[in-house]
Amino acid sequence: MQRNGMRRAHSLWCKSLTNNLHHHHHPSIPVTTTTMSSLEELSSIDRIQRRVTDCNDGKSFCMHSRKVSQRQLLLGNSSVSGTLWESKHFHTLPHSLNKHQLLREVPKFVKIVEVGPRDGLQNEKNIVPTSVKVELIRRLVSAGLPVVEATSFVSPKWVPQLADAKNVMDAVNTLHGAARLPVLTPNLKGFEAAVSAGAKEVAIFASASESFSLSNINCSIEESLLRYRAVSTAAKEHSIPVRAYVSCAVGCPVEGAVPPSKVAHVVKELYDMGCFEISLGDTIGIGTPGSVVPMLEAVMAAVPAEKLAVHFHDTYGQALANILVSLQMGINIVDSSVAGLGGCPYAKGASGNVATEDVVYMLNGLGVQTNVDLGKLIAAGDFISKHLGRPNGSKAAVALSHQITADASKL
Ligand SMILES: CC(C)(COP(=O)([O-])OP(=O)([O-])OC[C@H]1O[C@@H](n2cnc3c(N)ncnc32)[C@H](O)[C@@H]1OP(=O)([O-])[O-])[C@@H](O)C(=O)NCCC(=O)NCCSC(=O)C[C@@](C)(O)CC(=O)[O-]
Repeated sequence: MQRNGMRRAHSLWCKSLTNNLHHHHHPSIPVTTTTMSSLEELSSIDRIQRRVTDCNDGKSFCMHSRKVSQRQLLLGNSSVSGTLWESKHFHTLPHSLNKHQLLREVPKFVKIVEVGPRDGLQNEKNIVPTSVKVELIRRLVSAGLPVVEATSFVSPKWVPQLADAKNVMDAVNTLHGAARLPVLTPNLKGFEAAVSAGAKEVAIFASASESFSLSNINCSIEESLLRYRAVSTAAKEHSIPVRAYVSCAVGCPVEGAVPPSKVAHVVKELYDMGCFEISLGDTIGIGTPGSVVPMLEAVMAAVPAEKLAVHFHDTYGQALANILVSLQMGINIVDSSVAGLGGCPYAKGASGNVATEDVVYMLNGLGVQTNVDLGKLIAAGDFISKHLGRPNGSKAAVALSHQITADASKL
């Protein structure tokens, strides 16, 4: 069954390379051949979506929706954005897109695991005050993200930026909301510190590359698996769920290409020790769909797709393409980082994770539900970018913010 599903997904993906997308567009929606400015494109979004829906089942979207201004729409004010992205009308989008063979395999709901406060900040040279980290987490939770990785209980000598892990946990443990706030633990020492700080979920992180394992956690892959077995046994005793990462799932900064069979081996070990979810990390963002598909095929032959997440860094601008092909192959959990923050201190040249705003924007366009309020998410990304003194790394956030400013100036 699993293999058949994979083969189907793979053949669909292969077709996607050879088919011209224009053959799949709705006949009544003209394919634009002239280049639109991003602002024009943005102001066309809801027009196009309304037309897609209109064409889909003969019911006019406008008939059902309250009249909303472009500004409200883009801000994602929850009551307003709910009208477009989350209400019952929202379900017309997947239905219409279902007609398109290439998009049929995309799941209806994707769980986004926000890693900004941990993966995003761990590489920052200047220490971010604990209060800023806590405010970032608070904003991300209130944007509706179901999982926000809060911090790491690692050696402060190795990652000085996250030396305040206990203080962060003390503050976020009082946050109300449904979000889970896992933390990274590299060994029993970290696990015990995390539990006494009130963590209710932890994540362990192995590598598919020996060199990266040594540089990141100072031990071989096999040694790390021994450590992680001890962590998972202790976690079982405390009834704490354990997530796992496999870094360098596509390539390693030292060893180059990593064979898919090696990735599958490490994933299977982590699965067998009871990890409830295993995230496949393209740590240096080197993958393309051409290398991600064979890797996923090998891993999905060892572990069910529903146990897997994808974690793409965007060094070469391939992350969204890699996410899309992963969704088409049956993955429905995606890691990302608000404002595209990120980079691993032990992976030279690795840039930020794919921006959460860009992922949500793409998923909204595909009619995939995430329960994330894009407006609040953009505000969270702007908040941390401002603090770090750099532009927001999300293209969707920048484009939508420009649109909002332009709209507001006309009021
Ligand atoms: C694993 C170690 C600790 C080994 O580091 P080590 O130096 O081999 O450890 P050790 O056992 O010899 O201990 C050395 C010192 O660290 C202390 N120590 C030992 N453990 C802890 C702990 N848990 N918390 C706090 N302190 C700890 C220990 O007590 C001792 O203190 P000292 O006696 O010198 O004062 C170290 O290498 C480490 O902390 N590495 C973490 C590096 C890291 O966080 N990297 C980034 C995360 S991974 C990643 O980004 C990839 C991912 C997940 O995002 C996916 C992807 O993008 O692909």
